[in-house]
Amino acid sequence: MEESTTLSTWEESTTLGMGEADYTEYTWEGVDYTKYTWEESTTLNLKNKMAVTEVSSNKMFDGLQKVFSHESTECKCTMKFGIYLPPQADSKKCPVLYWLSGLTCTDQNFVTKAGAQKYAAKHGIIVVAPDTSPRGCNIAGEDDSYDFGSGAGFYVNATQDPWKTNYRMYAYVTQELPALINSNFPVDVGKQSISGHSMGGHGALICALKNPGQYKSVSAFAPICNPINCPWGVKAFTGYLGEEDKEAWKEYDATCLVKKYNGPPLDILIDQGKADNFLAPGQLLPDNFVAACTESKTQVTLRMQEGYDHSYYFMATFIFCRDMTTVITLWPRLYFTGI
Ligand SMILES: N[C@@H](CCC(=O)N[C@@H](CS)C(=O)NCC(=O)O)C(=O)O
Repeated sequence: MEESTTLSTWEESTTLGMGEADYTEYTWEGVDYTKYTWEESTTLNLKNKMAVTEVSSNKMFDGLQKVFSHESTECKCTMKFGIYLPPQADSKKCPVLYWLSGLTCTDQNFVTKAGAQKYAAKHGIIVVAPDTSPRGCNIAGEDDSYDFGSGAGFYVNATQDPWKTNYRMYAYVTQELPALINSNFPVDVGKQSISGHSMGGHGALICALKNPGQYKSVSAFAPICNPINCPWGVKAFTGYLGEEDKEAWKEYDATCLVKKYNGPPLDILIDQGKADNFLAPGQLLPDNFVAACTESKTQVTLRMQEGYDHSYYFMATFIFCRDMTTVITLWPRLYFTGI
């Protein structure tokens, strides 16, 4: 994609919620990344038993695309993640982008289809792509449908039987996985960002909104913006969180969460294909999210991309202009304004 095309799309985009927000200085109170240095990481790994097993390693754009497995304490099963280590990671700590994938995906979809490694190599970014659910837990019904159970963890901590023991993807992606990554790889711990697609876009938004200051930027492709009001979300939240407690549902709904967000200013970027076949049936509801952002004076840019659908062809087209630079500049506008 030529830069000029990207910039003309940018000009057509809608930027909302430009007002100044009050905020206080936030530090993330989860895992204290800063106490770990890269030099200490091998010792830390052994001491904390945060062991990882290399599944594959392929040289790519002078860096390495690797897959690891590990025993997850949150999900109580073996989990896999992909990690791209750019060539710069040989000699220095690098920023990290977490990518959350959508329904039916594994750790492989983004790695093999999005074309992100070329840009990650150029700009020295580590990219981590976890799986989308626990697997092989022998839960009755876990493999029965594409939008619930395996491949559809929805980035929540389930409270309902039989899911609550394993289906803790929210804790996994916000705490366990970053701690594991930071203790094993040369990550610049102050520079982590998050993005994702569809169910993973929902995941990225809620992770950022629920953990002020933890991520330097958040963006999404075709995110499920208001899961409590769409069929995919209602099905998942009923199963994982129970039918009764709708307040618990709101704690995992970006449109609800942004209304009470009170952290450092966020500059949320969403790309949505106009030809996405999940848009019209009301699975994604980006307008609801934008309205909530406007209400809460949170800056969001929704770019409606003419002719693009829900697929990785769409995401590969825009992966650089969004994700790869947000980690570098820590503020996506810098790129879009041409700096
Ligand atoms: N299988 C479902 C849709 C599944 C789907 O579109 N999944 C998206 C995320 S929501 C995806 O990324 N699929 C994997 C891929 O395209 O590689 C259907 O046909 O209704």
